[in-house]
Amino acid sequence: MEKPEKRGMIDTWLDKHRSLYTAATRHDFVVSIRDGSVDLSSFKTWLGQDYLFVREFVPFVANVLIRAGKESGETSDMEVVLGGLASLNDEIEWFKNEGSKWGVDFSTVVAQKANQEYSRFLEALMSSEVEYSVVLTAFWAIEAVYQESFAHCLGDGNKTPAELTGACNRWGNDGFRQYCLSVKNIAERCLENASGDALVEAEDVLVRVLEHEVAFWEMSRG
Ligand SMILES: Cc1ncc(CN)c(N)n1
Repeated sequence: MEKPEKRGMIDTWLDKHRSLYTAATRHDFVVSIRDGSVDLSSFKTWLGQDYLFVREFVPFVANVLIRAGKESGETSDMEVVLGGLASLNDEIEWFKNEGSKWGVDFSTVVAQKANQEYSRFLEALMSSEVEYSVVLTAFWAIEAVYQESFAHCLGDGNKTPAELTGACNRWGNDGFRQYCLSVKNIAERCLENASGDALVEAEDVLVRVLEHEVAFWEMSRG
C-alpha cells in the first residue's frame, strides 16, 4: 500500500489557492479533451506552443539538476531531477512525431505572449539569487499541473478521443505521477529548512506558476 502523504507547506498553499489550482488543472481546454468536444485546431495551437515551451523548460530543469548536485542534502535528489530531464528528451521526440502527425510545422510556430512571459519567468528563476527551495516549488508546480490535468482526461468516464490519449498518457501516467510526488517530497524537505523570506517567495512563485499555466491553456482558444 502507498505511504500516506505527509502534509507540508505546498498542501497548505494549495488549500489557500484552491480555486487558482483548479483553474490551472481543470481548464476548459483540458475538460474539452476529457469530454471529447475538443476543437482540434485548439489542440494544434497548444501542441506548437508547448513544443516551444519545452525547449525553454530544458535549460530550467538542467539548472535545477546542477543545483540538486550542489545544494541537495540527499544524493537521490539529483537522480529524480535527472529522470525528469531524461523524460524531456523523449518528450521532444514525441512532440516532433505529433507535429508530423497533425501537420504542425514547429519551425513556423511563433511563441505567443503568454508563452514568452512564462519563459521569462523561468529565466528569472535560474538566477543564483533565487533560493533552491523556491526553484523546487516552481519545478514541482509546473510538472504537477500537467500531471493532474492530463490524468483527469484519462479518469473514469472519459470520452477522450483515441488520437489524443497518447498526449494524455505522456503526463497522466502513473510513473509521471510518482515522479511529481518525488519532486514534491524534495521541495517539502527543502521548505522545512527555508527562511521566512524564502517561504514567502516560494508561495508567491507557486501562485505565479499557476497563473502562467492558466494563461498558457488560454492560448489554445486562438
Ligand atoms: C506549459 C507547460 N507546463 C508544464 C509542462 C510539463 N513539463 C509542459 N510541457 N508545458
